[in-house]
Amino acid sequence: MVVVATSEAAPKREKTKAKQRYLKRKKERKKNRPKAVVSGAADDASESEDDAANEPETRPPDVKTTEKPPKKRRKVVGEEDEDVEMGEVAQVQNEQMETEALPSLPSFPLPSHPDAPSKSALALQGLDQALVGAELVDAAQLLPIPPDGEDDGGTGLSERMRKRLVDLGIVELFAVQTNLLPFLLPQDSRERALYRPYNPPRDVCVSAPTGSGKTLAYVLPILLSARVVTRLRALVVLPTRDLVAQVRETFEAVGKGRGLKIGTATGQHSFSHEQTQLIADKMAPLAGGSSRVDILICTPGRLIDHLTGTPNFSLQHLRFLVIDEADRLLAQSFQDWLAQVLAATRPPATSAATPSGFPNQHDAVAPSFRSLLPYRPTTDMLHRKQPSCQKLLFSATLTRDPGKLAALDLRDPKYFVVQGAKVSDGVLDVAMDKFSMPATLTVSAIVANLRYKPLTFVQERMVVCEPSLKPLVFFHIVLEHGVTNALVFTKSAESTERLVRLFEFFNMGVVARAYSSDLTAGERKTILEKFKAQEIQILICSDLISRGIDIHHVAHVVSYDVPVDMRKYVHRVGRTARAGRPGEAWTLVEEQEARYFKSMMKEADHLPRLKRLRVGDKELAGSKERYEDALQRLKESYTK
Ligand SMILES: Nc1ncnc2c1ncn2[C@@H]1O[C@H](COP(=O)(O)OP(=O)(O)OP(=O)(O)O)[C@@H](O)[C@H]1O
Repeated sequence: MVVVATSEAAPKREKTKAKQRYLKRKKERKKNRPKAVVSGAADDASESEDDAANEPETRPPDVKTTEKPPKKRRKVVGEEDEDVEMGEVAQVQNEQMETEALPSLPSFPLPSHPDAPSKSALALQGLDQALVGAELVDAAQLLPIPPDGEDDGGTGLSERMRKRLVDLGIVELFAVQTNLLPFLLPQDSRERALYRPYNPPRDVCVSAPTGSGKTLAYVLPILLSARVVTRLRALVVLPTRDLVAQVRETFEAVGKGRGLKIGTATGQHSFSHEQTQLIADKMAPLAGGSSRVDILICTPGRLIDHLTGTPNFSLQHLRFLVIDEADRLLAQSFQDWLAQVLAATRPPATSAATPSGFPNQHDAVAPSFRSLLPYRPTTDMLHRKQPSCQKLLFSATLTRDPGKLAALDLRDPKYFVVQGAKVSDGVLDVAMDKFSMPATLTVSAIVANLRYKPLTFVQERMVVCEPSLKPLVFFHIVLEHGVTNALVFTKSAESTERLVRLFEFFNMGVVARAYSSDLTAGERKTILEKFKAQEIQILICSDLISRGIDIHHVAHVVSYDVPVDMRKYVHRVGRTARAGRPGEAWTLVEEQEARYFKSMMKEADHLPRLKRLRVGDKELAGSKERYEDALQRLKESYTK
């Protein structure tokens, strides 16, 4: 379309050509604009182009406009208008062609992400292969102890030992014992030998619920292993002194009359006293070490003290290294205790580190250490031999942390996972920290030689309450729900002390005492004995005794302060409903903690097992006045 200059524009001669061109184009654009608005097609086209730009999959990436914009021609005077017109027409044509030329290609599939892996699939990733292939054991499986005159039923228990167990009231083996004994006490006597330098034993990891009898599962094989002369053959490491004392009692009771010497090292006695108890000869350096005990039960800190500071204290003869409450101990990096202990069970890499001194007899040195001796008394010394130490790890909340397991340098480990009360996913539960809980065993049925008992669950309840009323809610459940023979867990020694005082001022006629790290070892022992004798009905404590402690008559566990994690919850609750006895667990949850606590339980698939008990104003009204009075007296006792 030719555009003619307007008559008004002509006289204004001062306008430059460029200006004229600009105005002309402007007019052109104005003229064209209404056309574009009227023509819906143009709009549609531009829309569809926009859409196409936004959706690359509908527009093939290699579609290019074949038409090039017209070449810029040299401008000749008088030709500018035509030039502009041609350019613009060409552009419109191009646009039309472009929209017409777009082929209707099949659309590519939309980019999509693969489904996120499930939590369980993630939990199994990077897991120790030995754990993946763990042997799953039904917690309800029991094996009656074979009577005198019959064979051992594959248990490896001698007649004498069976008699001893029956005398102690143990007439059947629990699931963890039934499965572990044949593995640790094989029928082939060569595999039971103290030294197995050419065929060292496999290490063992056991995950079994609290109170399921793990202690006896390692005490029996240790007591039944061969012994000729006294050497340190078994080392049991536990996290606390109280547990050391408890495990010692089990060793002494079951091993009575066997002549095995048992020692403990916890720091409760002076270092030199312990040295005298443990070492026969401190003076002359002996390459084979010297020991007064066959079995040593200890805490890791004191063990390291003896490894570094007691002459002739040696772990070269160890046949069993037991790490009980393994997850807790592996979390302790104290002096890198584990690395030091493992190193002491192996011969040093160079003879420079050989134990100093000559052995009085060459067989006083463990086979794996003999190659380091400066002389070679027999040809048997030519072969490289392996240490015979078998590591046994136990916990109700076994670690699955590959890093921690690697630090143990396990030898072809065999895992046993004892499944607890709920329908379990076995290894997956261990992998996902869904720990098995104790069950209460009731009705029994006999299947072949094994007895299976149907499981009912330990009662678990939670009470959500106002923080200021928490002590009163606690007193209410003591009064109304008969909570005695109870362990009550608080978050600290200080809150233990405060709660005990308030409890006394509330005056319910129930004896409650504090049990915390603030007390001396002697005071703790006395209090524990009184509680066991039921002279004390409620023991209010910190988490000091939440692990491992075994007191038969504990019928209730109260988490007065919510546990910080699921492991703590499992171990606290595990102080009751042990060895098939019934038990009840209570958790007092402050309103602001309820969300966190419930999500913790949900994560561990445990929420459905918790029953909520409502204790409202109506229930508490009767005791409020007495409570106010007790609070007042508590306040006064602190201000005195
Ligand atoms: N076969 C058995 N028959 C009867 N009682 C048993 C048997 N085995 C163990 N017990 C008793 O069961 C109780 C719990 O055992 P133990 O302390 O070994 O549990 P645990 O599995 O180590 O628990 P935790 O994980 O809490 O330490 C103890 O009183 C123990 O004497």
